[in-house]
Amino acid sequence: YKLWSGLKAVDYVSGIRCAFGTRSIWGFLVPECLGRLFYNPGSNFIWDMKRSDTDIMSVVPWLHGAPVVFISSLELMKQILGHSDGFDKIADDIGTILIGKNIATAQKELWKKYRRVLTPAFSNKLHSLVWKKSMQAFRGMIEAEAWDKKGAVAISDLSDLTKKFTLDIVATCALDLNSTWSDSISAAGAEMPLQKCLKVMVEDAVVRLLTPKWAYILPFKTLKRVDTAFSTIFSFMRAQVALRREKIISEDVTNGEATGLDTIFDNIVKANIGGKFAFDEDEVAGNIFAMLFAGHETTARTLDAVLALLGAYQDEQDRAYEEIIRVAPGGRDPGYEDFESFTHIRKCVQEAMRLYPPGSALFREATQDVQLSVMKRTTGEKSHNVVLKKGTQVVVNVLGIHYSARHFPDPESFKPSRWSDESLRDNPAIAAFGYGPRACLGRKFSLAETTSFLVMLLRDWKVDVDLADGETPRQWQERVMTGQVTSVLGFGPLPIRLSRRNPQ
Ligand code: HEM
Repeated sequence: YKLWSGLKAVDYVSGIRCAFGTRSIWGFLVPECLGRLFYNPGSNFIWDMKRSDTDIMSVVPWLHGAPVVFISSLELMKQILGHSDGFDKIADDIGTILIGKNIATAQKELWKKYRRVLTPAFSNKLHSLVWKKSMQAFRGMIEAEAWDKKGAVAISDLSDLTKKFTLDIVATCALDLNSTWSDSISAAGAEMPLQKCLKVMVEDAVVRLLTPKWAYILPFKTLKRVDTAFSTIFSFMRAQVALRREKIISEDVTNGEATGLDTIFDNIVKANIGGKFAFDEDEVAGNIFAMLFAGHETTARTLDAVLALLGAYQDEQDRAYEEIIRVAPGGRDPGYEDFESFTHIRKCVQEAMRLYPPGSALFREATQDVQLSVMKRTTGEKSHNVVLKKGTQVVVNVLGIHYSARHFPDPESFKPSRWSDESLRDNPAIAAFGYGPRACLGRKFSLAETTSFLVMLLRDWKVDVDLADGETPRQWQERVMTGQVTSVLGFGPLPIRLSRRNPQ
């Protein structure tokens, strides 16, 4: 019966029939292939099917999980992400269960409330602060890692560095936590540093979801680790909120516009104090965590991808270096006002995000029966209609769109030049920051942060990767940069080497 009703819900769109759905917790736990009958798409399904030549397919489970329709075309993406009446975020999303109600997973009116409170904080003032703090954090990193005393540095896994950096920036600029590279917000709690807590929260999310509360008294190391991570971080956040609430009340600065206090953290805490769009405790915690998660690993993964690609494609790196010297000559530190002038670097970032979009799958649910108009993959002309039943889940396969030869000729190649200056801004074919009303609120935040970091690094250091004998950059890319989908799309360990330009 489950299979039959699933097929009906997806309007019999062809695809995979299997035991577990792509978002089934059990599907994450069991191996990907246990014989033909127990084929399990697994968590890396979206990466593996990026070269698939269908615009629409379905995965319908017969044992556990929801039937899902996967779409991989720009036209279908616009119909789904741009259609706020027909589709919404998935009710009971795992993210809400883990961290509480928040802007990234909320539906309808609740989402509008969060957006009203948070959007004003994403201002030019914030983005220019991000630029400045990124430069400071970069310098702090050089000093703390003692790179200033070295001519060359070997990094075994780039993401260790970038995740620390982006967590520093989001914590400083979004949540007003003053941190430096060396202490790196380590004092989240006595038992576990903030960075480790976040890592455990992401990696052991399934354990948290499957473990009933009473089970945490059992003497298992994993349960202890998960419990410590969640309780440490929640009590740290509660303490920070209480401090800020006291400060706001004592200074009577509930009207941010009057005082100029309008940071993301302030806006959340002020909403907790009261007003038209009041937040309860759960909403405060959920929205703080949403910022930490949405704004940290995504940007780190983007930096990983750009730096590795520039290390492999030296000609593109040379162009980036020339641009830096041209825009900020004489070794002057570029300012936020120079941000838009780094067009080649921005093209490299955009192209890296096309090949490796951190948010590779965007999830929606039909809020009513909806008709989709499917196009022919090769020509873009209308082919047929599909009617999805209310409640059916849809995954916008961003990777599938980014690897479509119709939208991007020679899609596998790293070609920053494919982005003209105009298409850097508003080209909907790049869906790395989403599309429509739920598109990323932190787009400019992360672009300012990424550009600032890259400009500082590439100005002073040359990046290299170790190509094997006779290996081309493209072959290296395929060998080393294999996507791994966890909460976002990332990679296994990415080794790079840095050598100082003009050694002193
Ligand atoms: C390279 C870095 C980033 C990427 C690739 C990225 C990607 C995305 C995507 C694809 C969405 C839409 C999700 C959907 O439609 O289901 C999104 C939403 C969001 N992002 Fe980002 N993001 C990045 C950085 C950031 C940063 C730095 C912040 C904040 C500091 C942030 C805050 C948000 C928020 C709050 C939402 C939810 C918007 C809403 O539902 O109204 N993001 N992001």
